[in-house]
Amino acid sequence: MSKPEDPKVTTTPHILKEELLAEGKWVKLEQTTYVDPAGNTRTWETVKRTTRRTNTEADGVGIIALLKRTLHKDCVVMVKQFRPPLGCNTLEFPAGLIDEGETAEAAALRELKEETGYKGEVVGVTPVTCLDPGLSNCTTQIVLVNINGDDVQNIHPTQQLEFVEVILLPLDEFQSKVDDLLQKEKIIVDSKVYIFGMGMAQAFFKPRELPVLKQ
Ligand SMILES: Nc1nc(=O)[nH]c2c1ncn2[C@H]1C[C@H](O)[C@@H](COP(=O)(O)OP(=O)(O)O)O1
Repeated sequence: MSKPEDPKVTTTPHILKEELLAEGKWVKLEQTTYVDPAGNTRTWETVKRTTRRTNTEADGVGIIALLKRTLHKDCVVMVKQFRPPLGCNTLEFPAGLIDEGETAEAAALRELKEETGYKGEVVGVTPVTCLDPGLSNCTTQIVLVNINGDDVQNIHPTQQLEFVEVILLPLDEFQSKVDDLLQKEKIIVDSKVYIFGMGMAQAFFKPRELPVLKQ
C-alpha cells in the first residue's frame, strides 16, 4: 500500500512519432506524439524550419555587434525591418540562417556584413538556445562581435539589403533609447533585445546615494 508521502510515479518524457501535417518551402507543421512525465501519451502541434542542416547545430544566429569608435560612445548595431508574420516593423539584433557547412561564427560575420555593411571580429558565442519552445524547435546561437569603427572599411559601411534600416544605439543608454523608438512608431521589439537592455540598465545603474548599511 502506498503511503501519502510516496513520490509520484514519473516517466522520462519522450517522443513516439512525428507526423507531417503541412509543408511549405520554409516551414512545416507536424503532429508530435509523445509520452509525458506522468506516462500519458499526448500530442503537440510543432512548427519546424525545412532549412535545418544535418551538420549544423542551430537554425540561425543572432549577432550582438558592438561598434567601437574613438571619441564616440560604444554602440550596439541594430536592424529595423518589416516582418510579414507580425505585419509591422521590428527592432532586432542582426540575424540570419546558418548556411550548409557554415559555423555560427562565420554565419554571424557574413550576416552582419550583408545586413549592416560592418566587418567585425567574433569575441564570444552562446551554446545552442531555443527561441519559442512551446511552438517550434527553432534554435539560435547568439554571437558577440566587436567592430573596429576606426578601421577604414567600417567608416562608410555599405549594406546589401535595401529594406533593412541600420540603427546605432549607445550601450550605456540602450534600454531608454529602445523605449524612445517604441514611443515614436508602431514597432515590436525582439524579446532578446529588450532583455539585453534590461541587463545593461542594471549593469550601468549608479545609485545617487549610498544605501544606509544596517548594523
Ligand atoms: N518563414 C519564412 N517564410 C518565408 O517565406 N521566407 C523565409 C522564411 N524564413 C526565412 N525566409 C527567407 C527569407 C530570406 O530570403 C532567406 C534568408 O533569411 P535570413 O536573412 O537568413 O534570415 P532572416 O534575416 O531572419 O529573415 O530566407
